[in-house]
Amino acid sequence: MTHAPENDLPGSAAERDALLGAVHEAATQVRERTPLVQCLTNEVTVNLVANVLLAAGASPAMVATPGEAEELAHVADAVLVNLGTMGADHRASIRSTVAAAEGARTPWVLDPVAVGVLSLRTRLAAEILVHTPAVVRGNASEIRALAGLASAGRGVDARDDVDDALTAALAVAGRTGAVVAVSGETDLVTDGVTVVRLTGGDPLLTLMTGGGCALGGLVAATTAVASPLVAAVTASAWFNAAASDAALVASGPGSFAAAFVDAVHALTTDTLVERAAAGLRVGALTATGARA
Ligand SMILES: Nc1ncnc2c1ncn2[C@@H]1O[C@H](COP(=O)(O)OP(=O)(O)O)[C@@H](O)[C@H]1O
Ligand SMILES: Cc1ncsc1CCOP(=O)(O)O
Ligand SMILES: [Mg+2]
Repeated sequence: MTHAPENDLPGSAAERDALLGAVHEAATQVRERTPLVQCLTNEVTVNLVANVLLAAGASPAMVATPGEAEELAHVADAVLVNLGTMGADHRASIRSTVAAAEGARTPWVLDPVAVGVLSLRTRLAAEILVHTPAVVRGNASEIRALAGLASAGRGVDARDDVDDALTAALAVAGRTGAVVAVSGETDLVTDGVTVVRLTGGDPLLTLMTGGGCALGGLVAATTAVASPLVAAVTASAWFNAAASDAALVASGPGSFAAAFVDAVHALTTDTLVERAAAGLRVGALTATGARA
């Protein structure tokens, strides 16, 4: 069954307003409650992920060593699991930490970097998905691969369109119970029924390594204070607004990365919601994907 975007039922204005109100509350709560976010992320982007979390108001802890990672999962407010680099220690920590997070009811987020391209991480992703992630956040190629659909992915970057990942996102949401967030020029977030699309941001985000990883970190931070759907939408809207602001002052990818962290920090919750409202569409799908 394919779900073309035109098969989304338009959500009501009240639903949209309620979601925007929840986004405002979620961003406020991230700043007020400083959630402790345990990150099992990759060796490439660890510093950016930590800096974006700090800039947003969260407290990152890059604790990924076997023997202590699972201990922190009981204390942390949320956990990020990123498959970007796959050393043996990282794999062992991921296994024990997602089980610990599930047992402790700590929400955890999976970023399935390059799943579908390499079999080791593809198998690990399938194995850990049974431990009830709150959100699965990836690009279109990764989400297609997670669902077992053909994917054009070759490395860590997407080579499929977000709209071509809607069927896959619904399948992964249905199988795991997680909210699925697909990033790209337009971001898509679904819990299997509601489908939210967000426009905005800037292509420079794709020239800064770790854009997706840091987005996963902010999704995780927000799951500590809001529902998984609201968390994914809030983080996406936060990224879109901050990227647009950073692009205004950046002269290229390097200065963009610094300006982006500054913009994540500078964005007020009121401005975040105003900007989200300009680029947010809420819809729902019928069981058949048909317009009612
Ligand atoms: N063409 C684009 N224009 C604007 N923003 C984009 C574009 N492509 C990706 N983004 C944004 O970049 C961030 C990272 O997404 P993406 O590049 O898809 O993840 P990944 O780095 O995991 O492949 C997201 O906030 C997404 O909205
Ligand atoms: C380049 C690279 N190689 C392995 S992980 C990684 C970072 C991927 O970051 P993102 O998915 O956020 O672009
Ligand atoms: Mg990625």
